[in-house]
Amino acid sequence: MTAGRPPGRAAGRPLRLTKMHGLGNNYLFLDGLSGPVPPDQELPALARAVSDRNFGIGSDGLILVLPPREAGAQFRMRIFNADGSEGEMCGNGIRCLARLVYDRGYTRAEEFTVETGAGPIRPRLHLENGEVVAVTVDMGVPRLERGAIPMAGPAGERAVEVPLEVEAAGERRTFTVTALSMGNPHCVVFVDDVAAVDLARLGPAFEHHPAFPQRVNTHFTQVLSPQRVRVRVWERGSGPTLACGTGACAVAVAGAVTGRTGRRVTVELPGGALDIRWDEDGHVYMTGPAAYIADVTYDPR
Ligand SMILES: N[C@H](CCC[C@H](N)C(=O)O)C(=O)O
Repeated sequence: MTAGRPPGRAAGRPLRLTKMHGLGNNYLFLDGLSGPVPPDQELPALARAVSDRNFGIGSDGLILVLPPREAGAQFRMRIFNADGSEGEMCGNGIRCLARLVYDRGYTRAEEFTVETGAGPIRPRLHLENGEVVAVTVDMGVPRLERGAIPMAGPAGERAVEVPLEVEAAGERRTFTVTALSMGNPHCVVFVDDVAAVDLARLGPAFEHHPAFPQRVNTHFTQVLSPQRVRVRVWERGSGPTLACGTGACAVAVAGAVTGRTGRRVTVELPGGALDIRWDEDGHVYMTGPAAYIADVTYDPR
Protein backbone atom coordinates (compact mmCIF):
# COMPACT_ATOMS: atom_id res chain seq x y z
CA MET A 1 0.00 0.00 0.00
CA THR A 2 1.68 3.24 -1.04
CA ALA A 3 1.88 5.84 1.71
CA GLY A 4 -0.23 8.97 1.54
CA ARG A 5 -3.78 9.68 0.65
CA PRO A 6 -6.02 7.14 -1.19
CA PRO A 7 -7.35 8.34 -4.56
CA GLY A 8 -10.08 10.95 -4.39
CA ARG A 9 -9.23 12.28 -0.92
CA ALA A 10 -9.15 16.08 -0.88
CA ALA A 11 -6.77 17.91 1.44
CA GLY A 12 -8.06 20.22 4.17
CA ARG A 13 -9.89 20.10 7.47
CA PRO A 14 -13.12 18.30 8.43
CA LEU A 15 -16.23 19.69 6.75
CA ARG A 16 -19.81 19.50 8.03
CA LEU A 17 -22.13 18.51 5.19
CA THR A 18 -25.82 17.66 4.88
CA LYS A 19 -26.85 14.91 2.49
CA MET A 20 -30.25 15.40 0.84
CA HIS A 21 -32.04 14.00 -2.17
CA GLY A 22 -34.77 14.72 -4.66
CA LEU A 23 -36.21 11.39 -5.88
CA GLY A 24 -32.93 9.67 -5.07
CA ASN A 25 -30.79 12.22 -6.94
CA ASN A 26 -28.63 12.98 -3.95
CA TYR A 27 -26.22 15.78 -3.12
CA LEU A 28 -23.95 16.85 -0.27
CA PHE A 29 -24.75 20.40 0.81
CA LEU A 30 -22.07 22.70 2.20
CA ASP A 31 -23.71 25.55 4.09
CA GLY A 32 -21.69 28.63 3.20
CA LEU A 33 -24.15 30.85 5.06
CA SER A 34 -22.95 29.68 8.45
CA GLY A 35 -19.37 28.66 7.82
CA PRO A 36 -16.34 28.90 5.53
CA VAL A 37 -16.26 27.62 1.96
CA PRO A 38 -13.02 26.22 0.50
CA PRO A 39 -11.39 28.35 -2.21
CA ASP A 40 -12.62 27.93 -5.79
CA GLN A 41 -9.58 26.01 -6.93
CA GLU A 42 -10.25 23.28 -4.33
CA LEU A 43 -13.92 22.77 -5.17
CA PRO A 44 -13.68 20.31 -8.11
CA ALA A 45 -11.37 18.00 -6.15
CA LEU A 46 -13.56 18.32 -3.04
CA ALA A 47 -16.66 17.42 -5.09
CA ARG A 48 -14.89 14.35 -6.49
CA ALA A 49 -13.65 13.36 -3.04
CA VAL A 50 -16.92 13.62 -1.11
CA SER A 51 -18.96 12.09 -3.95
CA ASP A 52 -16.70 9.03 -4.12
CA ARG A 53 -18.65 6.03 -2.81
CA ASN A 54 -15.55 4.22 -1.53
CA PHE A 55 -13.08 6.87 -0.34
CA GLY A 56 -15.69 9.54 0.34
CA ILE A 57 -19.27 9.82 1.54
CA GLY A 58 -20.94 8.92 -1.75
CA SER A 59 -23.20 11.28 -3.70
CA ASP A 60 -24.19 12.54 -7.14
CA GLY A 61 -22.29 15.72 -6.34
CA LEU A 62 -21.67 18.71 -4.07
CA ILE A 63 -23.89 21.78 -3.74
CA LEU A 64 -22.79 25.04 -2.11
CA VAL A 65 -25.36 27.21 -0.35
CA LEU A 66 -24.00 30.77 -0.62
CA PRO A 67 -24.96 34.39 -0.05
CA PRO A 68 -26.19 36.10 -3.25
CA ARG A 69 -23.97 38.33 -5.38
CA GLU A 70 -26.82 39.72 -7.48
CA ALA A 71 -29.41 42.21 -6.26
CA GLY A 72 -32.85 40.64 -6.03
CA ALA A 73 -31.58 37.20 -5.03
CA GLN A 74 -31.70 35.92 -1.46
CA PHE A 75 -29.36 32.96 -1.95
CA ARG A 76 -26.87 31.57 -4.47
CA MET A 77 -26.40 27.91 -5.45
CA ARG A 78 -23.33 26.32 -7.06
CA ILE A 79 -23.50 22.68 -8.09
CA PHE A 80 -20.57 20.36 -8.81
CA ASN A 81 -21.10 16.95 -10.38
CA ALA A 82 -19.44 13.82 -9.01
CA ASP A 83 -16.60 14.22 -11.54
CA GLY A 84 -15.88 17.71 -10.20
CA SER A 85 -17.36 19.57 -13.20
CA GLU A 86 -19.61 22.50 -12.34
CA GLY A 87 -23.17 22.43 -13.67
CA GLU A 88 -25.15 25.58 -14.30
CA MET A 89 -28.29 24.34 -12.48
CA CYS A 90 -29.76 21.38 -10.63
CA GLY A 91 -33.52 20.95 -10.36
CA ASN A 92 -33.56 18.29 -7.65
CA GLY A 93 -30.79 20.15 -5.85
CA ILE A 94 -32.55 23.50 -5.77
CA ARG A 95 -35.67 21.95 -4.22
CA CYS A 96 -33.43 20.56 -1.45
CA LEU A 97 -31.63 23.90 -1.06
CA ALA A 98 -34.98 25.68 -0.75
CA ARG A 99 -36.07 23.33 2.05
CA LEU A 100 -32.71 23.60 3.80
CA VAL A 101 -32.57 27.41 3.92
CA TYR A 102 -36.16 27.56 5.18
CA ASP A 103 -35.67 24.86 7.85
CA ARG A 104 -32.48 26.53 9.06
CA GLY A 105 -34.31 29.81 9.44
CA TYR A 106 -32.29 31.71 6.83
CA THR A 107 -35.63 32.87 5.49
CA ARG A 108 -39.24 32.81 6.59
CA ALA A 109 -40.39 33.50 3.04
CA GLU A 110 -42.10 30.63 1.26
CA GLU A 111 -41.00 31.90 -2.16
CA PHE A 112 -37.65 33.46 -2.95
CA THR A 113 -34.97 33.85 -5.62
CA VAL A 114 -31.80 31.79 -5.88
CA GLU A 115 -28.93 32.96 -8.06
CA THR A 116 -27.60 30.08 -10.19
CA GLY A 117 -25.41 29.53 -13.22
CA ALA A 118 -28.66 29.37 -15.20
CA GLY A 119 -29.78 32.77 -13.92
CA PRO A 120 -32.26 33.61 -11.13
CA ILE A 121 -34.45 30.63 -10.22
CA ARG A 122 -37.52 30.89 -7.97
CA PRO A 123 -38.56 28.04 -5.67
CA ARG A 124 -41.92 28.14 -3.88
CA LEU A 125 -42.37 25.95 -0.78
CA HIS A 126 -45.48 23.87 -0.09
CA LEU A 127 -45.94 23.63 3.68
CA GLU A 128 -48.17 21.41 5.79
CA ASN A 129 -48.13 22.08 9.55
CA GLY A 130 -44.90 24.03 9.08
CA GLU A 131 -43.18 21.15 7.27
CA VAL A 132 -41.95 21.48 3.67
CA VAL A 133 -43.78 18.70 1.82
CA ALA A 134 -42.97 19.73 -1.76
CA VAL A 135 -41.36 22.52 -3.74
CA THR A 136 -42.49 24.12 -7.00
CA VAL A 137 -39.68 25.77 -8.95
CA ASP A 138 -39.96 28.30 -11.79
CA MET A 139 -37.14 26.83 -13.88
CA GLY A 140 -37.16 29.69 -16.35
CA VAL A 141 -37.51 29.64 -20.12
CA PRO A 142 -36.03 26.77 -22.21
CA ARG A 143 -33.61 27.70 -24.99
CA LEU A 144 -33.88 25.59 -28.14
CA GLU A 145 -31.41 27.22 -30.51
CA ARG A 146 -28.17 25.29 -31.01
CA GLY A 147 -26.01 28.23 -30.00
CA ALA A 148 -27.63 28.30 -26.55
CA ILE A 149 -27.51 24.57 -25.82
CA PRO A 150 -24.63 24.53 -26.97
CA MET A 151 -24.73 22.09 -29.88
CA ALA A 152 -22.82 22.02 -33.16
CA GLY A 153 -24.59 23.48 -36.20
CA PRO A 154 -26.05 26.87 -37.16
CA ALA A 155 -26.35 28.86 -33.89
CA GLY A 156 -29.86 30.14 -34.56
CA GLU A 157 -31.26 26.78 -35.67
CA ARG A 158 -33.31 24.52 -33.42
CA ALA A 159 -32.31 20.88 -32.85
CA VAL A 160 -35.76 19.30 -32.88
CA GLU A 161 -36.04 15.75 -34.21
CA VAL A 162 -32.58 15.89 -35.78
CA PRO A 163 -30.30 12.94 -36.63
CA LEU A 164 -27.30 12.26 -34.39
CA GLU A 165 -24.87 9.53 -35.32
CA VAL A 166 -23.50 7.90 -32.18
CA GLU A 167 -20.66 5.41 -31.93
CA ALA A 168 -20.76 3.07 -28.96
CA ALA A 169 -18.70 -0.09 -28.46
CA GLY A 170 -17.56 0.02 -32.09
CA GLU A 171 -21.12 0.21 -33.47
CA ARG A 172 -22.39 3.36 -35.21
CA ARG A 173 -26.12 4.10 -34.95
CA THR A 174 -28.16 7.16 -35.93
CA PHE A 175 -30.65 8.42 -33.34
CA THR A 176 -33.32 11.09 -33.72
CA VAL A 177 -32.85 13.62 -30.91
CA THR A 178 -34.25 16.89 -29.59
CA ALA A 179 -31.73 19.04 -27.70
CA LEU A 180 -32.29 22.16 -25.60
CA SER A 181 -30.95 24.13 -22.67
CA MET A 182 -32.51 24.65 -19.25
CA GLY A 183 -29.42 26.66 -18.45
CA ASN A 184 -27.60 23.34 -18.73
CA PRO A 185 -27.50 21.17 -21.86
CA HIS A 186 -29.96 18.32 -22.49
CA CYS A 187 -30.49 15.76 -25.24
CA VAL A 188 -33.84 13.95 -25.34
CA VAL A 189 -34.10 10.64 -27.21
CA PHE A 190 -37.62 9.21 -27.63
CA VAL A 191 -37.60 5.40 -27.65
CA ASP A 192 -40.26 2.68 -27.68
CA ASP A 193 -39.00 0.94 -24.54
CA VAL A 194 -36.68 2.68 -22.04
CA ALA A 195 -36.08 -0.59 -20.22
CA ALA A 196 -34.32 -1.91 -23.32
CA VAL A 197 -31.84 1.00 -23.55
CA ASP A 198 -28.23 0.01 -22.86
CA LEU A 199 -27.63 3.08 -20.68
CA ALA A 200 -24.13 2.08 -19.56
CA ARG A 201 -23.00 1.96 -23.18
CA LEU A 202 -25.02 4.76 -24.76
CA GLY A 203 -24.86 7.23 -21.86
CA PRO A 204 -21.15 8.00 -22.14
CA ALA A 205 -21.31 8.00 -25.96
CA PHE A 206 -23.93 10.76 -25.85
CA GLU A 207 -22.32 12.62 -22.92
CA HIS A 208 -19.01 12.96 -24.77
CA HIS A 209 -20.43 13.34 -28.28
CA PRO A 210 -18.49 15.96 -30.28
CA ALA A 211 -21.78 17.68 -31.21
CA PHE A 212 -21.97 18.88 -27.58
CA PRO A 213 -18.87 20.98 -26.80
CA GLN A 214 -19.88 21.30 -23.12
CA ARG A 215 -20.96 17.63 -22.98
CA VAL A 216 -24.66 16.87 -22.37
CA ASN A 217 -27.23 15.30 -20.04
CA THR A 218 -29.15 12.60 -21.95
CA HIS A 219 -32.71 11.40 -21.34
CA PHE A 220 -34.06 8.26 -22.99
CA THR A 221 -37.81 8.79 -22.96
CA GLN A 222 -40.81 6.52 -23.53
CA VAL A 223 -44.16 8.23 -24.05
CA LEU A 224 -46.87 6.43 -22.06
CA SER A 225 -49.59 8.99 -22.85
CA PRO A 226 -49.80 12.68 -23.80
CA GLN A 227 -49.67 13.41 -20.04
CA ARG A 228 -47.13 10.80 -18.88
CA VAL A 229 -43.60 9.75 -19.89
CA ARG A 230 -41.00 7.36 -18.47
CA VAL A 231 -37.34 8.42 -18.50
CA ARG A 232 -33.93 6.96 -17.80
CA VAL A 233 -31.16 9.52 -17.47
CA TRP A 234 -27.41 9.64 -17.94
CA GLU A 235 -26.18 12.87 -16.37
CA ARG A 236 -23.22 14.91 -17.53
CA GLY A 237 -20.57 14.53 -14.87
CA SER A 238 -22.44 12.03 -12.69
CA GLY A 239 -23.55 9.21 -14.98
CA PRO A 240 -26.74 7.26 -14.25
CA THR A 241 -28.84 8.99 -11.59
CA LEU A 242 -32.31 8.15 -10.24
CA ALA A 243 -33.71 11.49 -11.35
CA CYS A 244 -32.77 14.74 -13.07
CA GLY A 245 -34.94 17.80 -12.46
CA THR A 246 -33.63 20.03 -15.26
CA GLY A 247 -33.77 16.95 -17.48
CA ALA A 248 -37.42 16.31 -16.64
CA CYS A 249 -38.14 19.89 -17.71
CA ALA A 250 -36.23 19.35 -20.96
CA VAL A 251 -38.20 16.16 -21.62
CA ALA A 252 -41.51 17.98 -21.13
CA VAL A 253 -40.47 20.72 -23.56
CA ALA A 254 -39.23 18.16 -26.11
CA GLY A 255 -42.47 16.21 -25.77
CA ALA A 256 -44.53 19.34 -26.44
CA VAL A 257 -42.47 20.73 -29.34
CA THR A 258 -42.51 17.33 -31.08
CA GLY A 259 -46.26 16.93 -30.55
CA ARG A 260 -45.85 13.78 -28.44
CA THR A 261 -47.20 15.23 -25.20
CA GLY A 262 -49.16 18.16 -23.84
CA ARG A 263 -47.51 21.03 -21.96
CA ARG A 264 -48.18 19.40 -18.58
CA VAL A 265 -46.67 15.97 -18.02
CA THR A 266 -45.84 13.59 -15.22
CA VAL A 267 -42.26 12.51 -15.72
CA GLU A 268 -41.68 9.05 -14.27
CA LEU A 269 -38.03 8.53 -13.28
CA PRO A 270 -36.40 5.55 -11.58
CA GLY A 271 -36.48 7.49 -8.28
CA GLY A 272 -40.05 8.74 -8.57
CA ALA A 273 -42.24 11.21 -10.47
CA LEU A 274 -42.01 14.94 -11.13
CA ASP A 275 -44.88 17.18 -12.23
CA ILE A 276 -43.74 19.45 -15.05
CA ARG A 277 -45.72 22.28 -16.64
CA TRP A 278 -44.49 24.38 -19.57
CA ASP A 279 -46.73 27.34 -18.97
CA GLU A 280 -48.18 29.65 -21.60
CA ASP A 281 -45.90 32.33 -20.05
CA GLY A 282 -42.99 30.38 -21.54
CA HIS A 283 -41.61 29.34 -18.14
CA VAL A 284 -41.26 25.71 -17.08
CA TYR A 285 -42.53 24.83 -13.59
CA MET A 286 -41.34 21.70 -11.77
CA THR A 287 -42.94 20.31 -8.61
CA GLY A 288 -41.43 17.56 -6.49
CA PRO A 289 -40.13 16.52 -3.07
CA ALA A 290 -36.96 17.35 -1.13
CA ALA A 291 -35.72 15.05 1.63
CA TYR A 292 -32.95 14.83 4.19
CA ILE A 293 -30.66 11.82 4.46
CA ALA A 294 -27.98 12.69 7.03
CA ASP A 295 -25.74 15.31 8.58
CA VAL A 296 -22.19 14.10 8.05
CA THR A 297 -18.66 15.29 8.64
CA TYR A 298 -16.22 14.72 5.82
CA ASP A 299 -12.87 14.21 7.53
CA PRO A 300 -9.98 14.02 5.03
CA ARG A 301 -7.24 13.53 7.63
N1 LIG B 1 -25.48 16.89 -14.30
C1 LIG B 1 -26.09 18.22 -14.51
C2 LIG B 1 -26.21 18.97 -13.17
C3 LIG B 1 -27.22 18.28 -12.25
C4 LIG B 1 -28.60 18.32 -12.84
C5 LIG B 1 -29.60 17.34 -12.25
N2 LIG B 1 -29.14 16.52 -11.15
C6 LIG B 1 -30.91 18.03 -11.92
O1 LIG B 1 -31.60 17.59 -10.97
O2 LIG B 1 -31.26 18.98 -12.66
C7 LIG B 1 -25.21 19.05 -15.47
O3 LIG B 1 -23.98 18.88 -15.45
O4 LIG B 1 -25.79 19.86 -16.20
